[in-house]
Amino acid sequence: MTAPVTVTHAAVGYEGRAVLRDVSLTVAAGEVVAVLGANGSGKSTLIRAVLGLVPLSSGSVALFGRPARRFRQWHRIGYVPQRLGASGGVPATVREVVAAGRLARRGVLRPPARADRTAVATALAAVGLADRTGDPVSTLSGGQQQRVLIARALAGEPDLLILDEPTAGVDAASQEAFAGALKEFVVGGGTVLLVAHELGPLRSLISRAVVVHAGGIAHDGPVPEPAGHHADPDHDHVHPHGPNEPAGLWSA
Ligand SMILES: Nc1ncnc2c1ncn2[C@@H]1O[C@H](COP(=O)(O)OP(=O)(O)OP(=O)(O)O)[C@@H](O)[C@H]1O
Repeated sequence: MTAPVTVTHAAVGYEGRAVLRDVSLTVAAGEVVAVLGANGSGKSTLIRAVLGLVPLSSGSVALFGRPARRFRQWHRIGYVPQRLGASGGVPATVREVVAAGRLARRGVLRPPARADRTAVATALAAVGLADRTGDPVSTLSGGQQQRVLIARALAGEPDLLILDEPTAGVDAASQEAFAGALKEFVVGGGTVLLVAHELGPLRSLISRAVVVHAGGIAHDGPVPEPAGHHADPDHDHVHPHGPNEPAGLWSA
């Protein structure tokens, strides 16, 4: 089967400053790939480059076998950005936000309204928020809001989910709910590319870990064991990392 994501010798920078120098990465169908690395190493930049949200200065990206530039099947990809941010007083209900995840499908396939309603209900049940559908999103906790975003991505019935730190700062119940939803998605044949600092309950679902370091991929294989003080739950993940640090680079 065609790989959902193929990145070949990609370089990406901002304002002339290189962040990724030479990154190659393939995510095969059915894999759950975690992108790990220190703060500022370029994890988000890598997934933004995959989605075409930042331009490559060299190299290429292919999505489902098509050069990203010519890729049109965006309904096949669900993306959850790092944060919803302040809800800005928008009085949208949980159901409305999740229903927005159907828009790309509607444009392409025009499924009947009943299919939309079923997909929204299924996605909300998957993240454990079936009882909150009519509530304004602003009344939910940060972790629950993050779950709403994941449900929005799932409602589009994508083949590939791309998630940027889906569980950062999220309460334990939401992390468990998220892990359950992700497992269901993968069992159903989905592929996942996610950025994470802490894998927590996701750990057992990850089939491969990729560590971004110094503009390249420093590790591509099994999930590295947390090393030394990084394993300490109180480790705050904000200190800078030196270039000589061992590739327990699990760090951040
Ligand atoms: N839009 C932007 N313009 C300029 N510089 C940027 C931009 N976005 C990111 N950067 C810089 O690029 C580098 C990589 O950032 P990126 O967000 O990809 O790292 P990250 O590994 O995802 O970090 P974190 O773990 O903190 O989320 C950082 O030095 C960051 O300051």
